[in-house]
Amino acid sequence: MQGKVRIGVMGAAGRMGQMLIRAVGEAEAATLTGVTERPGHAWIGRDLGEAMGGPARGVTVSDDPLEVFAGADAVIDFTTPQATLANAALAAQARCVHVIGTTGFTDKEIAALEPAQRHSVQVRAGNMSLGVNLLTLLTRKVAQALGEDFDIEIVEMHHRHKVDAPSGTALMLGEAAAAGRGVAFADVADRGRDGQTGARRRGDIGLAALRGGDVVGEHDVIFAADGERIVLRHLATDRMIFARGAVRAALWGQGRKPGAYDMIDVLGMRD
Ligand SMILES: NC(=O)C1=CN([C@@H]2O[C@H](COP(=O)(O)OP(=O)(O)OC[C@H]3O[C@@H](n4cnc5c(N)ncnc54)[C@H](OP(=O)(O)O)[C@@H]3O)[C@@H](O)[C@H]2O)C=CC1
Ligand SMILES: O=C(O)C1=N[C@H](C(=O)O)C[C@H](O)C1
Repeated sequence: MQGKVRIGVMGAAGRMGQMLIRAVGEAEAATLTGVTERPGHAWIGRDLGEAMGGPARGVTVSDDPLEVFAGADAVIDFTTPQATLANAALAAQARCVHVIGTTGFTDKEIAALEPAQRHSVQVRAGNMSLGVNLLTLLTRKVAQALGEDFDIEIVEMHHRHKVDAPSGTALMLGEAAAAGRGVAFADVADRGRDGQTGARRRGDIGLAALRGGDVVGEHDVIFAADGERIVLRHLATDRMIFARGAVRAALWGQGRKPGAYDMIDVLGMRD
């Protein structure tokens, strides 16, 4: 039998970092070989298991991402755009699969991720759950079928700690709706209304972000016409759906050609 896939996790103390550590532990084909946290974080230099309040695991929390990349076949990264950009270059250097769940990138930052894709398998998705990725396909099909008599609005709600808006998922859904209509999302996206906005422009795709409490992630894609409305909805109630998707991506990426991939590739749902 071949050895287990060695997986590193960036941002171990984060909401997703802790889920990812659990998900790697649950995956028979994977083993956790390294974790990082932000330089200066209280967990640096401590045993991961003890830092998490349990028994020792023999993995020390590092502030050196290169060390983790060097000892891993895949690294899963749900941190910040700045940290992920630096990590992409290290993934290329180490020829390591880089699974990126981080959201909140600017267009310029997304372009800056590209050079690394020549040397490493880079799987990036604003949402790694099966349900949301299926929802993007449904959104594209419904948008294609309905035409501009149906106004498209995307509403998302997340916990009070989320720092970026609209969510990465809302942007994925917006891209999918625009693709269904055969238009560029950037040309039709209306990313926030306030004050005297004027009437809604036909063909626009509106996005609205709500923040509060401990909401894991909720997304509605609303198709509103005169006299009727269709609502496609995804409700996430457990962050493990994202973590399990990320581990699946890390395993799927082994032996692939360097390049840019997303969860539609991983799930085999590309038509
Ligand atoms: N694609 C998907 O399916 C999903 C994506 N996300 C995205 O993942 C990201 C993280 O979300 P969440 O876990 O809730 O956020 P958290 O803030 O809880 O976690 C991020 C972690 O990364 C750490 N960190 C920051 N900088 C570095 C660094 N340079 N090196 C190592 N670690 C670092 C943070 O440390 P500190 O707090 O000390 O700064 C923190 O522990 C967000 O962009 C979010 O939108 C979330 C869920 C699902
Ligand atoms: O920050 C979060 O929590 C989440 N972020 C992702 C996003 O921006 O869409 C995915 C999920 O909705 C949770």
